[in-house]
Amino acid sequence: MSRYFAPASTGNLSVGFDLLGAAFEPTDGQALGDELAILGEGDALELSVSGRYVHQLPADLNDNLVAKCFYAFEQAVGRTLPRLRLELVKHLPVGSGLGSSACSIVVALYAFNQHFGRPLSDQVLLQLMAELEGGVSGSVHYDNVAPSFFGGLQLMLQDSPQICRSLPWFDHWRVVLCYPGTVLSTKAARAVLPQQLSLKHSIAFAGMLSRFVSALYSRDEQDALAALQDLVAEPARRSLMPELEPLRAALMAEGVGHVGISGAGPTIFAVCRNEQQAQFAASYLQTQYAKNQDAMTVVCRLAQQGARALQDQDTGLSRCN
Ligand SMILES: Nc1ncnc2c1ncn2[C@@H]1O[C@H](COP(=O)(O)OP(=O)(O)O)[C@@H](O)[C@H]1O
Ligand SMILES: N[C@@H](CCOP(=O)(O)O)C(=O)O
Repeated sequence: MSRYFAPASTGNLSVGFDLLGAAFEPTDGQALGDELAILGEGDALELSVSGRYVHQLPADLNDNLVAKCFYAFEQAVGRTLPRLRLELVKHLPVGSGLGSSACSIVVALYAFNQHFGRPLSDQVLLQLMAELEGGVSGSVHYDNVAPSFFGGLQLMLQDSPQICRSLPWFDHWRVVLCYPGTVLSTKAARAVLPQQLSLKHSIAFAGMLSRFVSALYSRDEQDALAALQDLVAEPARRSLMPELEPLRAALMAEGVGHVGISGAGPTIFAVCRNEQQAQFAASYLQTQYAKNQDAMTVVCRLAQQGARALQDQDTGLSRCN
């Protein structure tokens, strides 16, 4: 048996709609991402599912993205492959803004490619991941699959064969992710987006993203935090997340560096300057934003590693509460 893991991701990171995404891991060592085990080969594709958020997955296993990934992978490889016996451990909530669909897609395609002797290059694999993600969300975007696959903070490179590149980060930053327990489909959250931006607006978007990237390279933390402004998606999505503004105001009044929508929501992310601030933000969000038993609040750091094989000793990956 071989086991694989891919981390959760936050698309957009406020300032880079569809162009920026980061992989995160809890500082306490819990697993925030999906696991896939390849139990062996067989005559038919078999998939069993478990994990905290298994109840949010489609009832029909044929509708599970992992099964869809297998057939898409086979088609991309261009030959009939032996069927696999698979087990998905669903640690990530679905429709959460934590790149849940991307995470299952990434771990599955990464695992299949490893199992079958790496017939696809990383670039081809990444494109396939983005196509499958596009099938779920309604349009192809790389800002979840790229960080979940490669780890780190990834900037998408327009029209470049490299597709994406890692950016620097502030290692002392802690990012609190608070998922309230309610579902917001990415497709629905994309349906409210503006179809066009004015010239002035386009320049402001490009300018703010450039300012953020430049601040990262210049190691200018203040300017990087100031540049974390969503000029594209948040104005349109605000009505879907009325709690965002008051939560942001309260946390930023206490010195938190930034508060924004993780991906398409409803998860909120808070960028904190240190562990103490992160603990405060986590307990505030957990009391003010968590709505039911599915809710989850975690203090994270950037996950430098993306998709990977798990070793036997990695059984310590436990679920997030
Ligand atoms: N393994 C899987 N993980 C996540 N979603 C899945 C999976 N298999 C199928 N789905 C379906 O894909 C869709 C994912 O919705 P989406 O809003 O894109 O989630 P997210 O924003 O969390 O990625 C849902 O309709 C869900 O039922
Ligand atoms: N750029 C996308 C990101 C969607 O992330 P998800 O985790 O909500 O799937 C968007 O903002 O639509």
